[in-house]
Amino acid sequence: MNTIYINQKEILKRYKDIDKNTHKGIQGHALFIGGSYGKIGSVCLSSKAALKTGCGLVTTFVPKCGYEIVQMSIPEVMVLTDVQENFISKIKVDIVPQAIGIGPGMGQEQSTQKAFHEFLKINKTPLVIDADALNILSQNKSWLSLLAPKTIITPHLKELERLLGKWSSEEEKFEKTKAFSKQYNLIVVMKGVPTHTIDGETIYENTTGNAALATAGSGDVLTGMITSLLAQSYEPVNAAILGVYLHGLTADIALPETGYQSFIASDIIENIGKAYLTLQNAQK
Ligand SMILES: NC(=O)C1=CN([C@@H]2O[C@H](COP(=O)(O)OP(=O)(O)OC[C@H]3O[C@@H](n4cnc5c(N)ncnc54)[C@H](O)[C@@H]3O)[C@@H](O)[C@H]2O)[C@@H](O)CC1
Ligand SMILES: Nc1ncnc2c1ncn2[C@@H]1O[C@H](COP(=O)(O)OP(=O)(O)O)[C@@H](O)[C@H]1O
Ligand SMILES: [Mg+2]
Repeated sequence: MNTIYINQKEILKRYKDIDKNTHKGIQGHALFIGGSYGKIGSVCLSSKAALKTGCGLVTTFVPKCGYEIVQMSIPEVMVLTDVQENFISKIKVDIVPQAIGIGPGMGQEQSTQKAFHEFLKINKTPLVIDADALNILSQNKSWLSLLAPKTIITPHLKELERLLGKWSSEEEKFEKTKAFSKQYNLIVVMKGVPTHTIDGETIYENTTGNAALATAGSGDVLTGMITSLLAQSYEPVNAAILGVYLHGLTADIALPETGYQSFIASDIIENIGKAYLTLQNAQK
């Protein structure tokens, strides 16, 4: 098996320092599409994580019920709303983002499924697909052929099983995922312990993170981080690898202060700065 272990040395080959003359207009604009009644928090976590990972602008598209929630919880984020109150029914945006993250908290209403299908037919922007958007794809596998090459998908093991069907050994899980990645030319972030990013025959095994990450919203934050890096012009595979590495590193940094149990998804976001500083100090 062609496995590359993603440690600090491998990350430093891929990490790019920020240009001191940059401005928010060229630092990348990320768009998030997701949320539904009772699950607006997920897309708030993705959006805030994206800003803290360094993209210049974030816009979030939510059903109407999410408008005040997003505006009040993250004033830095711009908000667009669907015509429906409680779920997404038609994805219409008048901005030009460099990357889109779709799925957290989105639900699987029939009209949300239709909206997602229409979106996939016309979308040309680099994409990260997570959570309910993956569940919708699992129910409509013919839509997978609409995905552009190197689209990133971020399933946890249950979501992966919904996409691929059951496996009977670890080896079969990897074989099926590699075949899937090759068939549709996708980058699969197979979230687990540890997380593996699969790009065709190549498997990147992450080396950061711990059980503190087993907490609600921790995947929503990862989607925000990877989408942010994609918006900042990282190649899709590097956005996935670096996002997963930094996400895990936040938990390693925070653990001595929070312990495993009290760490929550917002603590990942709080520690992204320290994770970046670790890389910058290692470069010196
Ligand atoms: N604050 C919020 O608004 C939150 C919203 N969320 C959203 O809630 C929706 C449902 O997401 P869920 O992931 O909870 O629902 P799923 O139904 O996809 O996953 C839950 C099921 O998968 C299993 N599972 C999860 N991770 C697994 C792993 N690594 N290995 C094996 N089995 C595993 C669980 O035991 C459970 O049976 C998504 O749209 C998600 O984005 C969650 O992210 C939690 C926080
Ligand atoms: N025991 C663990 N050790 C390391 N990482 C973990 C552990 N449990 C969960 N994670 C990580 O936390 C994230 C969970 O994602 P996900 O299940 O999508 O959460 P949610 O949908 O609640 O946001 C993944 O990145 C996964 O790799
Ligand atoms: Mg998730």
